Amino acid sequence: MTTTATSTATTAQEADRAPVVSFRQVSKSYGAVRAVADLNLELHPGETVALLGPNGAGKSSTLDLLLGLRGADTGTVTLFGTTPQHAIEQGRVGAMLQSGGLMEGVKVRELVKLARDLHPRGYPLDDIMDTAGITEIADRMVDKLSGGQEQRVRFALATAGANDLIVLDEPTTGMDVSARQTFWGTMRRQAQQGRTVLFATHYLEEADAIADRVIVLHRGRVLADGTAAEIKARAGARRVTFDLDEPVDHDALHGLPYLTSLTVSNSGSAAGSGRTVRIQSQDADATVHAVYRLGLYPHNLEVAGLGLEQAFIALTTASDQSPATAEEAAR
Ligand SMILES: Nc1ncnc2c1ncn2[C@@H]1O[C@H](COP(=O)(O)OP(=O)(O)OP(=O)(O)O)[C@@H](O)[C@H]1O
Repeated sequence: MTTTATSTATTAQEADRAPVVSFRQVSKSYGAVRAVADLNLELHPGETVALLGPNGAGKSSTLDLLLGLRGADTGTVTLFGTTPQHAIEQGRVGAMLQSGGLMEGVKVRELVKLARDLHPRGYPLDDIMDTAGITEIADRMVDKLSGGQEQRVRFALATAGANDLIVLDEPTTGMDVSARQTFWGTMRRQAQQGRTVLFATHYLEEADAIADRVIVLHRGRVLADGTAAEIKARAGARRVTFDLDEPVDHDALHGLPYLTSLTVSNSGSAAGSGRTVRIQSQDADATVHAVYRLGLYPHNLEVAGLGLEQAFIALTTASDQSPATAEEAAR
């Protein structure tokens, strides 16, 4: 008896210490397409994590593997130290996915009630409806909703009970600006209560504003993993902007060292000949030094870090040009 009790307690402690999500050397192919490639990943309690990546990077496949909707070809996926199926049966996971239509022929309230009743730790129905902002459409038929309303209903289904992990695949697609703000406000509160939130998105500003950790996937691998600020810094490049009053020698500007992009536009100055030069450079100091060496007199010189969007493009482009080097740099 004592032995069993002790070992049960130990197992419970181990489960408590287990990462919320663990991918170990996970791969998944569809025929010749390798969607997820030797993926290693751990998520911890209370983290809000954005999964970014260009189209086809493997985001949805990763979420499908995480939720046990697809099996891995190799490697292991665990949630809370157990299988995805078991964690879901325990009501520890809520998910809002892109795919799969909502049940038809029922009213919004009926559908949410069903999800709540099925959840082992369901919340009061009115609270769920209110939090998701769907009280006003409670009596609408599910098949008569707009895209944004449908997303809110999906959100209600994902948060119908006390989950420890919430998984969202491009959750705000189709929502207007105010619905998005409400949605992320609710998600922040969920995270503050200690839940882990993982969301895939194409809106980089959302990742920047909401996530405390950003994982960039590319070709089924983790290309970068850190805070949004770390990802921006890792991309290396900086933005250099200045105005020139003198005529612009485009060839000379294109010859500047460490340049990754260059645009020249009218600066709108009174003289009419003024130009604004915008540069992305891997070494801003060297580039600016070379601008002076050309004999130019830049005004309004600004050097700034990249936004997350530009960092993301820089990282994935670098990886396409030199996969091994970019992945090395991401480690
Ligand atoms: N069921 C499937 N059968 C065949 N190929 C698939 C299937 N699902 C995904 N793929 C392929 O696997 C790769 C990864 O797709 P996945 O949907 O995981 O990427 P994603 O990052 O979510 O893309 P997006 O941003 O466009 O939604 C892509 O090349 C895709 O075409």
